[in-house]
Amino acid sequence: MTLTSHSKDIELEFSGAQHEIAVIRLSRPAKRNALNDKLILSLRNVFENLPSSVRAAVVHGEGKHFCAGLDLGELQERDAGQGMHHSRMWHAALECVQHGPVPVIAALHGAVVGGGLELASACHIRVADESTFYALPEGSRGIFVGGGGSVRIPKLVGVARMTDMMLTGRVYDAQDGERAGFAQYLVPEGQALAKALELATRVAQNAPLTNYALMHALPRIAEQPADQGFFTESLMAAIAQSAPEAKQRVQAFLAGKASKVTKS
Ligand SMILES: COc1cc(/C=C/C(=O)SCCNC(=O)CCNC(=O)[C@H](O)C(C)(C)COP(=O)(O)OP(=O)(O)OC[C@H]2O[C@@H](n3cnc4c(N)ncnc43)[C@H](O)[C@@H]2OP(=O)(O)O)ccc1O
Repeated sequence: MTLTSHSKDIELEFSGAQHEIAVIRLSRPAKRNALNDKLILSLRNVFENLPSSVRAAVVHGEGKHFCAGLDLGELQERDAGQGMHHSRMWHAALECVQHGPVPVIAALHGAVVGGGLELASACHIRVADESTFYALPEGSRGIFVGGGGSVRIPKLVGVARMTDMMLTGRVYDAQDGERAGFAQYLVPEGQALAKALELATRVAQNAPLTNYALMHALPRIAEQPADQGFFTESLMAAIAQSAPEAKQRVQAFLAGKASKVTKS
């Protein structure tokens, strides 16, 4: 991997034969990767400036935990106006993650709490190791989610689960978290990053247009009335199949030069 240190609290590396995978590390381990303003701005900056050669990204955390959520020290200094500004800043950063140029895979371990869970929920795939736990301690801190969590987290696990977590402080361990829908993959402790990189390698081999359609069109289609959804889908299908890259890929399969679908 090639290391390009981006800022003190975020590190950016490139992996893969063509450096096609961006590996983004939250790097504030002494504060459990708590999200201070600097880290949030750097995260946004990294996603806004990914080189066009990048086809997939992985986000992970240094040290014992993925992310301890919002930096509670900085929160103490804000009034309501600054709080509104901060929440909008965090929204903007997570919009860059969810609606950026490439699919993003979160490699989770340890605490994935508060804003850390908001970050994970903005990613497209989540891989967790056995040490992972999920919580929304906002209720007990007297605050509220501020990064789009009330929109994204219910889409993963449902409104009832999120309500229960915020009201009671319930913590989900790795197994219950996977069953609930926080993560799609559960791996042994210490292996989340390796699994996320393996998945990113596969994701990066897809046609970029298909990945883009999936990331951007699918969530919208899912929320449209069926007749509109079918129409949007047909448009995406028509554009994708007429692209030269699709023709080449299908031709390669028909000529016996592309891999078959196999059970993994
Ligand atoms: C309102 O508008 C918002 C809100 C938001 C998002 C809100 C949230 O994210 S609320 C959730 C905030 N997070 C927490 O309540 C978690 C607090 N941390 C812990 O419970 C634990 O630290 C742990 C994550 C489980 C890890 O435990 P452990 O490994 O034992 O480490 P510690 O010894 O506890 O901590 C080491 C060191 O880190 C500091 N620290 C930990 N978490 C935070 C934090 N969230 N903020 C600041 N500092 C933290 C801890 O104090 C220790 O520091 P020392 O100096 O004592 O070493 C979004 C946007 C909006 O606008």
